[in-house]
Amino acid sequence: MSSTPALELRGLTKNYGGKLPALTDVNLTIRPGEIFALLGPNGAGKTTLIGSVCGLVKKTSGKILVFGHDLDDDPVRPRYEVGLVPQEINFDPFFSVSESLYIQQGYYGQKRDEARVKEVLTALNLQNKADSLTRALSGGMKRRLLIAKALVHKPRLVFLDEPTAGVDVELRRDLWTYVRKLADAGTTIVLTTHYLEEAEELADRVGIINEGKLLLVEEKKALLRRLGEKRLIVTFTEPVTVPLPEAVRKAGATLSADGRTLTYPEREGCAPGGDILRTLYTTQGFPVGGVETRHSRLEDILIDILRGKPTAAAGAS
Ligand SMILES: Nc1ncnc2c1ncn2[C@@H]1O[C@H](COP(=O)(O)OP(=O)(O)OP(=O)(O)O)[C@@H](O)[C@H]1O
Repeated sequence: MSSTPALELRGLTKNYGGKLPALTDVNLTIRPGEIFALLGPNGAGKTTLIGSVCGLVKKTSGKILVFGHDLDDDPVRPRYEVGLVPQEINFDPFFSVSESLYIQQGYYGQKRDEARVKEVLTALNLQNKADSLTRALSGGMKRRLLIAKALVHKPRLVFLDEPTAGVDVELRRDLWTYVRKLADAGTTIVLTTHYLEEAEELADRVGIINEGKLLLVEEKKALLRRLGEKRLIVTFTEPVTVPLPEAVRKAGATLSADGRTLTYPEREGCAPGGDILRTLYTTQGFPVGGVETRHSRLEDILIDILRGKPTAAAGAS
């Protein structure tokens, strides 16, 4: 596989004219073949970033390179390599499913390719709907058609902007399987989602954006290892009324207000949870009833970062 980045953003800035720019000096390199999840709250700038690459938003300044081609030199051809599954469903209701895909092929400078349309419809389980009008599709089918439209011209870089918003659990799982298949076949995927389980499931790397600034870019596994926390939760059979043993308190454990639960965040370099438990078992007044460990998830990490908790960040790149 080529080592040319699928996408490079250098100092990308977009100002719609509001108080804050929608994007400020975003530098980001997307590797070919990876699944990259771009995460951030509403209004963070995700759709603006995607729109700038796809030609829907006119950037204010900075450079965008698609597979090494600068969009300032040629704003059209490099974009033939890009597919977009937009957030909002937008079909002409008077075309059939297959007609809408032929139109899409033409839009990307390709000849009508019936075999490809059939292939994409089959992959997305829409083969029986080829002649139906798009307005007659169910919500889930419309979502699948959006993906078919984005893929029919065989793009090498695909943006999925909230691809599973409003779809049921089963379809969501099907779409995840399909996205993984696409990535395995070499397609580069940039995904935005508010559904963090989706990013946790699919992404190789994660970028976190807020108020138009890219705060962090990191391998998902490394991020979960670095900032993820293992928490030991100890429940007591009756409320604890004595103070915590000093060693336990100093290690960072806290007792709930009702005295029934102790929480210990087990971070790297801190006392192992086993030591804390042993102390509790051997100290009077701590009737341990149950013990469980919980691992923090991408969701917890994102919330911490957005709240400005220090991350010793790997930095944005
Ligand atoms: N066409 C526009 N004109 C003016 N301001 C806009 C326009 N589109 C977006 N914005 C503003 O730019 C900022 C970034 O919006 P954007 O849609 O890129 O965020 P987002 O991260 O995709 O949000 P969401 O998760 O809600 O889709 C917001 O403050 C938004 O109000």
